[in-house]
Amino acid sequence: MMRWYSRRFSRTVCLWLAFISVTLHLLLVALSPFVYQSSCKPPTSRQTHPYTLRALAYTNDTSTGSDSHASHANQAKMPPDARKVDPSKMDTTRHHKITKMDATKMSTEIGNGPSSPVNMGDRIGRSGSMGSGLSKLDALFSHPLYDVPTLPIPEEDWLMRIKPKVTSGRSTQMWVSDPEIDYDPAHWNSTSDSQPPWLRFHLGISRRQLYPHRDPNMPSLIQQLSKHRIVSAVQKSGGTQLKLVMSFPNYGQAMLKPMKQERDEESNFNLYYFSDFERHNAEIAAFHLDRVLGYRRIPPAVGRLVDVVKEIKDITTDHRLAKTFFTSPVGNVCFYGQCSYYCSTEHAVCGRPHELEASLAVMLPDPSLAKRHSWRSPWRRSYSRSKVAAWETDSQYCDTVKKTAPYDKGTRLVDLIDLTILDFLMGNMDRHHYETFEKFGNNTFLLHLDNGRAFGRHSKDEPSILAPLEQCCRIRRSTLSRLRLLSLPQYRLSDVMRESLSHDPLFSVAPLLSEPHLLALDRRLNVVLQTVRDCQRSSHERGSQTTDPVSDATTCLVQSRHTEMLCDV
Ligand SMILES: Nc1ncnc2c1ncn2[C@@H]1O[C@H](COP(=O)(O)OP(=O)(O)OP(=O)(O)O)[C@@H](O)[C@H]1O
Ligand SMILES: [Mn+2]
Repeated sequence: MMRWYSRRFSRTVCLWLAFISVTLHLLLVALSPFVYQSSCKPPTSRQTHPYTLRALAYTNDTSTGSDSHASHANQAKMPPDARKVDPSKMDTTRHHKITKMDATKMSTEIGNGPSSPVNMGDRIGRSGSMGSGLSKLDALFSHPLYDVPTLPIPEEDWLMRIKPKVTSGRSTQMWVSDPEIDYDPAHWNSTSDSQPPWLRFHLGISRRQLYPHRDPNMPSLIQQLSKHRIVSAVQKSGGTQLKLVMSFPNYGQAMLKPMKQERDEESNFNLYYFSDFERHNAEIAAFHLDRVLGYRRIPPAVGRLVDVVKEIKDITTDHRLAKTFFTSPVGNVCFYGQCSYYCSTEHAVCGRPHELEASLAVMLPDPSLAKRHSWRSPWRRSYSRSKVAAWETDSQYCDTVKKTAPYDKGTRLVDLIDLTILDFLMGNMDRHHYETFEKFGNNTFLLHLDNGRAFGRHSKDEPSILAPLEQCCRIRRSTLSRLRLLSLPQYRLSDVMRESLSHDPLFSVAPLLSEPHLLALDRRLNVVLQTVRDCQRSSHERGSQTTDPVSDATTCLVQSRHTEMLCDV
């Protein structure tokens, strides 16, 4: 009897154990997808989006006569559901800031380890992944130096802030536009597909960059700039040469610079940099170069054939502009506008007979929404035929700059060096100022606006543009890594630029940069890299006498008697 009981008891225990084991396994199987999913899922960013279409009203005033976008239509007319942007869509389209740790790790490996750009380049070349259909530009943009892991961007690092939803019972369902100006009625709802590309561009501006790498909004933004109907054209005030602000039916705006120089023409060598023409193709090529360098600090600019009669003369409300139109002796329609340089009959811009090549750059959010600070460059030229600037004669000039705010802290100095490198590559001597968004204080990227005087000469390099790099011997580690990558045959700068520019709508008319200009990019890139090597050599000579701070991977600060090399991210 006892044995029967104990056998029965042990069988019950075994059955229970088996049951528990099966249940646990089933539970594990059921839970595993969630476990794996959560570990593989990319970091999601915030759940709401900080923008209201109320802001839009101010941003896209149909201003006439000047660049003041001043206030627009009545906010109360905004539909209540149009005040918010679809958060899910926006979040997935946004790339996020790489952490300092990630970037340092990456740049450390790149500088010294097996994943240096050279090795990676070799790997891509050998493994044939570029041969398997990837173009050089695609391969470049897929490289880990460009396709960096991203993290959520904190709320305060977006340019546009969340505004509480206004609950006004008086709102109508539509923001009514002035019927005379021919704008589309604005009835965007909360899905981002219905948002115009220019608005999505504004919403994507962060403390770190103007737009994300592989921006999914870029094709539609470019399409808008190059194809959308132009409903208004007025002169833009500010600056010295003729520029127009063009408006689109969806309230987007762009800054137009007309063609003034043939592609194969070089700037007159007797002209000072401050009296050179602005070139439309320079604005476009600068946007491409800035993106190829991985900066993303120039507002997207595209080429367009503009009908000077239908798209400017017939629709302009700017009387100062309207009265400068005339027909040339060969029947071309020309105009010259009013400005301080080259706005005269002798320097008129002419259609052929109506068609004029121009660059259109998307407008940044109006300063009433996102104020900008303009900074005078410490390496500004004298803008005089007889004077030279202090930096041109003082080899210790950078020592003073380094001690002066805001160059004494953070990344401002290496940001300026990034800009210096861009300018040297494209031969732009006209960088008197740069701008930042005030909201982000000193800890933000520099806007690389106004590149019209770049790409004027291909036969001559201008070494003085590199003065900040040469005098300070500082460069961002990530910039240096990308420059090295672009010097490899697998990614050659001229090749990726040729390819990138071939996507511009004006490419069908003529390549945006002539071959000599593209080849000058490679030559100048070598000069930049040689300057860095010279800095490193002089630092090393100095460093070998004492300790070698290169091993400090976090800041990569190398000091020498006159120079120091900072390679941060
Ligand atoms: N995409 C843009 N969106 C909004 N504002 C812009 C944009 N590009 C330039 N600006 C503003 O317009 C001003 C004039 O433009 P830009 O500098 O290109 O003209 P410019 O005639 O070449 O000027 P300058 O004679 O001073 O060199 C700039 O200082 C900048 O503040
Ligand atoms: Mn200019």
